[in-house]
Amino acid sequence: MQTVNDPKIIVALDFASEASAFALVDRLDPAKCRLKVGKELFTRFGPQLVRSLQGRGFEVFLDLKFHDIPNTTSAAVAAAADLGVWMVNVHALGGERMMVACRERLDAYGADRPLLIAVTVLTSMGPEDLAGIGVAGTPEAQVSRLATLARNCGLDGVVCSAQEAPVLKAEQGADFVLVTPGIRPATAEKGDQQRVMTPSEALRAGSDYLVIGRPITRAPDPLAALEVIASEIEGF
Ligand SMILES: O=c1ccn([C@@H]2O[C@H](COP(=O)(O)O)[C@@H](O)[C@H]2O)c(=O)[nH]1
Repeated sequence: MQTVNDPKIIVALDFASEASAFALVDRLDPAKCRLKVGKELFTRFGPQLVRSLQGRGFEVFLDLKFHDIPNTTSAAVAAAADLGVWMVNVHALGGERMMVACRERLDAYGADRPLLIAVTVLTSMGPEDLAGIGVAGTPEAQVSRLATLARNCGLDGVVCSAQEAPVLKAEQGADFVLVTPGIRPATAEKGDQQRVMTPSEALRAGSDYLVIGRPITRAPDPLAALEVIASEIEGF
């Protein structure tokens, strides 16, 4: 759940080795950022890696984007809760029964349960990608539809791009948490991301948390890159 000290930056630890991950982590301050463990790191190093990060004082967003039948997915989010993560996510495309099953399973954990959020439309996808999977309309319309579904299922928020944040805050309310990857400082490469915004634009648009990977982790000096981003958003 949210703590009094509520850092806005979530560093995406997309690394192939524990040594590379900890070379960065051991220079970071848990008061200034949270950490995201995704599919690559978790598949290689598992729950023990998450425990090591927590042992260093970091809150962890377990970004495994569960997408399966209700029984399987709700058991997976319960496993994440047992691991003591701060936030866990599922795909909104898993549908209403799946999301309700996950939320109900986490309700049993009381106030200490992880935040449960739903992935709407991946930030790497544009209109043509949606058309390619048979979804008509704009990413914004699809994000909006899935966010409404997630909120009606009692989820805490969604993963979306910061471009959709103004509409979602207006439609879903200020307390619905918006977690936004696709964050790119003005000079950074977009890479495979399509729906991007700079850190300060994203917070101004209504993002609650900025997920930032390569602009930090692949920078020549990751700590310096993080400091530049932190000073860009100071005061938000
Ligand atoms: O829609 C989504 C959902 C998750 N991600 C994840 O965020 C980071 C972004 O990393 P960058 O290097 O800053 O692009 C990455 O771990 C993704 O798996 C996302 O990008 N978009």
